[in-house]
Amino acid sequence: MISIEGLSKQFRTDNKTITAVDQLTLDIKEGEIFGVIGYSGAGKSTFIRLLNRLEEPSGGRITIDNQEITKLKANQLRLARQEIGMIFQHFNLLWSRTVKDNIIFPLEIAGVPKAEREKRVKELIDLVGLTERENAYPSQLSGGQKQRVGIARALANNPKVLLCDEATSALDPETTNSILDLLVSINEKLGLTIILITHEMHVIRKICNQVAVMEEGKIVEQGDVLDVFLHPKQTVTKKFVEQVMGSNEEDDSVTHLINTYNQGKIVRLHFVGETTNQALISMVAKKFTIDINILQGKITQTQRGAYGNLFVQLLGEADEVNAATYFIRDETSVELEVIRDAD
Ligand SMILES: Nc1ncnc2c1ncn2[C@@H]1O[C@H](COP(=O)(O)OP(=O)(O)OP(=O)(O)O)[C@@H](O)[C@H]1O
Repeated sequence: MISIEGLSKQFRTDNKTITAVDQLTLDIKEGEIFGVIGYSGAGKSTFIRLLNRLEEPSGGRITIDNQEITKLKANQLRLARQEIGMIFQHFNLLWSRTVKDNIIFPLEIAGVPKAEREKRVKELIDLVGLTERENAYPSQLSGGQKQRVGIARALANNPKVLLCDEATSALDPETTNSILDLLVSINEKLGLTIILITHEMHVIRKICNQVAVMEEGKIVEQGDVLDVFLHPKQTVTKKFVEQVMGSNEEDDSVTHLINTYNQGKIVRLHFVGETTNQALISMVAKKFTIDINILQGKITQTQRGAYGNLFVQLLGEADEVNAATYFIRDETSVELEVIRDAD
């Protein structure tokens, strides 16, 4: 759906040139929720604004749905932008217009006939969950509701792509989650390709399929979200994964577990996605005559299933404990590591 080749942007100030985006090359597939994460100043905002030429590239090529955006003249670009919706951190609503009139605005600009506009705006208001708020003004809405207006407005002309510029950074955690849920449901319902930029790994974990990590204008690591969580390579990526999972200072606590729980077998269960439907612990407890004591762990959910570690103590006859261990290791997708064998 989107192909980016050698994209660059330099800003010239009085005495120096800043390279905000540096020879960036990236492909994004149709229907994907693609996250770009990076610290402040990495070039994320500049990057996303280049995609619809709110910022003019200094070099490189952007193709969206077989149309070379970087070649378009002003009037062609205006039409192409109808296919590329965008939402913003601070919503960018028209404060003197009601919810309904904010959402209708891009339809007016696109010259959509009145009857059709009215029908479309109603659909959009329902889609984003703002029914009965259509006559409110932005100042009368909560942050989450304002972003819902932003989303409805961005979707008005049935775009193929939605760009999200730190769309949840101004919202509290609960509202952030409800807006992220809305983005996932829109992605699923409409098959829309979504690109979002963020500095929060939680956002990536919750909704993205693919992630790219940006540093100094470049993509330094990229891949399937679960793979990046499991095997972060760059220091910057490891720090982002720690934002969600905590740091990997397990050694001390493992020694502590071994000393505290001196009976049975202690194992680490490593959940690596696609296991959400396996009620592993209860299944093993039913299947074998053992007790399972959960000692410590952290499991989080990604779009591809559960990810994380759980330390458990297996208590019972040695044969049963061993059989349970082999079962988990050989018959399930959960990885098992023996931390301390039974005496
Ligand atoms: N209009 C501009 N003029 C000059 N320099 C700019 C301009 N816009 C961005 N920059 C510089 O480009 C670099 C990348 O900025 P950008 O805003 O894209 O980063 P970011 O990752 O989005 O960070 P943040 O989340 O803080 O906005 C920074 O060094 C910034 O100072």
